[in-house]
Amino acid sequence: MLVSTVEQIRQMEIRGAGRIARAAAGALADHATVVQSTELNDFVGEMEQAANLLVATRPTAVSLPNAVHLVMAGVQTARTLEEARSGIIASASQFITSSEQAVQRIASIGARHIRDGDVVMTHCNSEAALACILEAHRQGKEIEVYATEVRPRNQGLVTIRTLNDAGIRTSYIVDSAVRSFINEVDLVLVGADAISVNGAVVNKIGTAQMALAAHEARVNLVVAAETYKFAPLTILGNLIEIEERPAEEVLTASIASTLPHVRVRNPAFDVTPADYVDLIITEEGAIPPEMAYIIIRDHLGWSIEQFDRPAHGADQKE
Ligand SMILES: O=C(COP(=O)(O)O)[C@H](O)[C@H](O)COP(=O)(O)O
Repeated sequence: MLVSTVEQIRQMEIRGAGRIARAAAGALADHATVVQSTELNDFVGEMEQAANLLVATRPTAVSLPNAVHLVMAGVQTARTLEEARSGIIASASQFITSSEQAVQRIASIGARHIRDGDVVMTHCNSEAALACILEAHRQGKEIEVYATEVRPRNQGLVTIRTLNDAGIRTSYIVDSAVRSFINEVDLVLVGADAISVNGAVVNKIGTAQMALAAHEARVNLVVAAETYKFAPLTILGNLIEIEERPAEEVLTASIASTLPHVRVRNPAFDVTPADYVDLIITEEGAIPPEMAYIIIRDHLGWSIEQFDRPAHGADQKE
């Protein structure tokens, strides 16, 4: 299960920050049950190796290291192998349950920000953002959605299937049509892979230009994100790594081989500055992006005091 989960996350068969986090927690619990070690130290070493393997699968979604950190938290202080094993299994199950509950809570808070008659634009395939839309629809609000294609991996197809199955009227548009349709939209609602201490939101490539178009058209941009999408190490000035994916996702190798002077760039995510974010809906409530530090301190348990070096340059620049 560990190896297959690692491979599925790498190949994007498991994707989306929340699902990646839950899959990693599940894989750690499963690994804890199958590891053969008889000594506590060996067990801890094996589990740490598994944790590192999972964290290395995709670099941007901070939900992944946050979930692994939470699941592994008790392992260093466990006095026996059995205590370490059962601690990991219990923490993983707790994380998975609370993550599912967080999405439900976000849905009910997020639905309040969608009015009857609203046209909502979304990008990529976010479980948290879609949960808000589905909940508003379930409450009987007449809503319509614009969903983007999301080149090059076309996650928009997953989104439109979900919306269609729910019976929500949806327009499917190419990514470059966002500005053309933004004036027909009342609200932009997206998910997040990571949120930095200064409230900048990292999400699927194209989110930042959607935010720019929304800002220009005076359309609110709302982000739906569980608290474990906030990035604690940005307190120290660490930047969130933007994953750059293989060129073949954009241009087939046979075409690329005829274009020796062309280089393909394929970043999977981009950074939307806090200035373009109106609200972040977490399971703890809807907050302005400026409150990101409070979430990191109060809900993830990381604070600046625990580091000996002062933070410097904590901005996530574009
Ligand atoms: O950018 C993506 C997915 O990127 P990819 O397809 O490359 O993983 C999603 O918007 C966020 O992960 C939030 O999703 P969720 O709300 O489901 O966590």
